[in-house]
Amino acid sequence: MSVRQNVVVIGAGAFGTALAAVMALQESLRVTLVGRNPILMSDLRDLRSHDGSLPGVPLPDVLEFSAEPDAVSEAVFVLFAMPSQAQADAARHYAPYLARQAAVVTCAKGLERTSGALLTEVLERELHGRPAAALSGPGFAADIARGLPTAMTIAASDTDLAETLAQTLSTRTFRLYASTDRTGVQLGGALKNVLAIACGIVEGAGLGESARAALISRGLAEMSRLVDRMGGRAETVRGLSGLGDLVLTGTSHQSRNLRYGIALGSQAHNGGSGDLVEGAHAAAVAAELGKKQGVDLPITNAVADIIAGRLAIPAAVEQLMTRPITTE
Ligand SMILES: NC(=O)C1=CN([C@@H]2O[C@H](COP(=O)(O)OP(=O)(O)OC[C@H]3O[C@@H](n4cnc5c(N)ncnc54)[C@H](OP(=O)(O)O)[C@@H]3O)[C@@H](O)[C@H]2O)C=CC1
Ligand SMILES: O=C(CO)COP(=O)(O)O
Repeated sequence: MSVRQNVVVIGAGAFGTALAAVMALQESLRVTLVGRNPILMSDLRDLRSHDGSLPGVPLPDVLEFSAEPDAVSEAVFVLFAMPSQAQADAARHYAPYLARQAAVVTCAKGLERTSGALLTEVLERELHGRPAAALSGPGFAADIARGLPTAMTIAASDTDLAETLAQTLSTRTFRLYASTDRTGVQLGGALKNVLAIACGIVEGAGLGESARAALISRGLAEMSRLVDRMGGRAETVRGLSGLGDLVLTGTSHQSRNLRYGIALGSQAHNGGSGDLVEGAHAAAVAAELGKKQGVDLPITNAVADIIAGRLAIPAAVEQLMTRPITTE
């Protein structure tokens, strides 16, 4: 029997559990889900389900669980699947246990609030320059964990590493495409959340499906401009991490960002559901980045202003519709 490669997924929320569950079914891999709550990890091991994050989805018998940080020490691939703002803390916590040759991957979609940094930059900063890859694209945790067909992009600056990650971590139901454009892939993931909130606002305020389609297209143009200015490739955001994810989360009520936007748009917002809404954090950071880089991001700016209570929705619509007429 060939030796299985060790994969550790850190972060026992919806996405981390889904990734670990689907990858565990790959015979060539030995997968451990590492969480910080020992009681939860022991329950997951005993019950083989995560009712808090993935209700009704059975977890494979071969999936291993641990609450011990040294469980990462034998891993060749380590996936960081906690929220964007927790990536730095997690990296610091697990750094002493990582094997020298381990490849690290951020699975979050966002930007660091305090610095505006991409999450690969955050991991590299906290892990003393160890090169980091990024996983992003359309895929709800529940779909991935149920074994429904899904495809995402995995980006590393080194072509060999990107291809190795895509080859190794893909499964029969979870297909990864390799990219070397970490900037494009990560900005696509972070900005689509902001634009999904905008789509939710459109839906909640009853502005119509035509407005949503316009927003998706102009939102994509906005992403392309920022990616281009930040040294990424504009065409990257026309792929899975960008257009693909924007179509998914800008239209599906499974999306927490969309639901948050609907609540804002229908003025039903009462301080939040407690769900993680990455776009609510990313909006202000991306707006700031746009200003700093001299890139026009009208939809992102409007979402940031609406969330901050500086702009009413009718005024935002007026502002977007009365911009100077230009070419597409
Ligand atoms: N859910 C989805 O469908 C998808 C999510 N993503 C992205 O994945 C990221 C995580 O989302 P999701 O899993 O849904 O979020 P959840 O809220 O479901 O889970 C977040 C998990 O992160 C853990 N966590 C928080 N801080 C730390 C830390 N410092 N160290 C270790 N673990 C920590 C939490 O642990 P605890 O319970 O102990 O607080 C929790 O288990 C987000 O950036 C999201 O955009 C990407 C694609 C799909
Ligand atoms: O990014 C996701 C699917 O690709 C999940 O979207 P939400 O965070 O909006 O639920």
